[in-house]
Amino acid sequence: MGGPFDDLTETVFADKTVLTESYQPETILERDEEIEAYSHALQDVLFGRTPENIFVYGKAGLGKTAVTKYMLEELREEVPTRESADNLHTHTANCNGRTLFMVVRNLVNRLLPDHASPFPERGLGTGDAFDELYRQFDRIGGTHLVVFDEIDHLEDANTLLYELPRARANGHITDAKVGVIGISNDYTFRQTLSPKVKDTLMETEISFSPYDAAELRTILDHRADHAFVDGVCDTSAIAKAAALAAQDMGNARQALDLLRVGAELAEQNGETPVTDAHIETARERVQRGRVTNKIRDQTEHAQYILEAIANLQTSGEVPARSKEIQRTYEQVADSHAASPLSTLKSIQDHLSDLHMLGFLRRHEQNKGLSGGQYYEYELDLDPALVLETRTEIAKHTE
Ligand SMILES: Nc1ncnc2c1ncn2[C@@H]1O[C@H](COP(=O)(O)OP(=O)(O)OP(=O)(O)O)[C@@H](O)[C@H]1O
Repeated sequence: MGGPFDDLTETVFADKTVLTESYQPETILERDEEIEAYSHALQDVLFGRTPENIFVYGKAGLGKTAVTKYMLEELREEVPTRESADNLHTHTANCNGRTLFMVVRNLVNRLLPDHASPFPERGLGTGDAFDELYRQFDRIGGTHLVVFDEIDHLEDANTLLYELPRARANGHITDAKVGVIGISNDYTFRQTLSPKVKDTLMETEISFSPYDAAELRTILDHRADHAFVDGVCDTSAIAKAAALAAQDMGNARQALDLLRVGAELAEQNGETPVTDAHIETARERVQRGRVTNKIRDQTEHAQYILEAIANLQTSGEVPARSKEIQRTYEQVADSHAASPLSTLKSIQDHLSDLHMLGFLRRHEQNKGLSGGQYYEYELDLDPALVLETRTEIAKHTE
């Protein structure tokens, strides 16, 4: 009798990591203008001057993080060759799901000397964390570039972006020089910043636009060369992945996902080469994955509301009014041992956000003078997918 792996004799991948999210490309393709703008903005570092503050924006998967990492790496290599440059220290903080205190505290902990005890989680405030951060910058000296990724998720971005770039001018730092790089995929974030902050942060803005099919094709071709065993992937399959992603949002992550998942399907089915048909099938899987991630990005209570509507939908009780959704939501929150939001208004606010984000379909009901006007909601996606995702998340968090 054969073993379970007997049929799997061939692989299409020479190096699969090249197609995964964690892989940092050595070469950045099709972003020459952005790289040039970045180089200009960073050149002060090479002359020992205070770096400009940089704000990078553009939608998901357009290379903001990859280009930023690449630029910092290049800069770190260049600095030791320049006499005029101070020592360079780079730090990256992800702001998603964190408070300002957590972000600053985290930075402090990474800067503290090995033997020092970590900055306390409780008892001290954000101001204290900033003071400690400044002390550490000065203790270490040199130039510090701090990248704040997904900065639009930070509620107190104004405070951070007001404090840090001015720390030297305000006498909080004397020896070190600090530059801030903010990354955001929300264009409207800029409007939420106070005018005072805009003045400092907007020294350089670099905007990333969606890739077209030809650009995605260049990126994929290059990766495919390293990722696949020779000849196992049709060139038309690569073009297909590029074209599908370009039609959608011009997102390089999506293009890479389509190619990787398409190749996985071909491998699982023992069907080489990877063809257009594999990429087409991959599209469904990748889309499913995207929806799952979008659900994960929602706040805890927004997720309970989605779960509640999915339950109502499964038992045929949609479209539902906000009051009915609230009742089911309370049961859902209860089942996760969470205390539910108490007002109907807060549920309605969540519902309108979820509608705006494309999770819900909304129907306006007008019952004239007697019944009044109200909205009814149902999911605009498969309820089973919501429930599966929720079960998966709950497994890891409860
Ligand atoms: N120009 C490029 N050349 C090579 N690889 C690229 C390029 N642009 C993007 N990629 C790859 O595409 C994926 C997504 O890019 P990246 O994470 O930099 O996007 P992002 O704009 O930071 O998106 P998000 O806002 O979602 O974090 C990564 O795997 C990255 O390596």
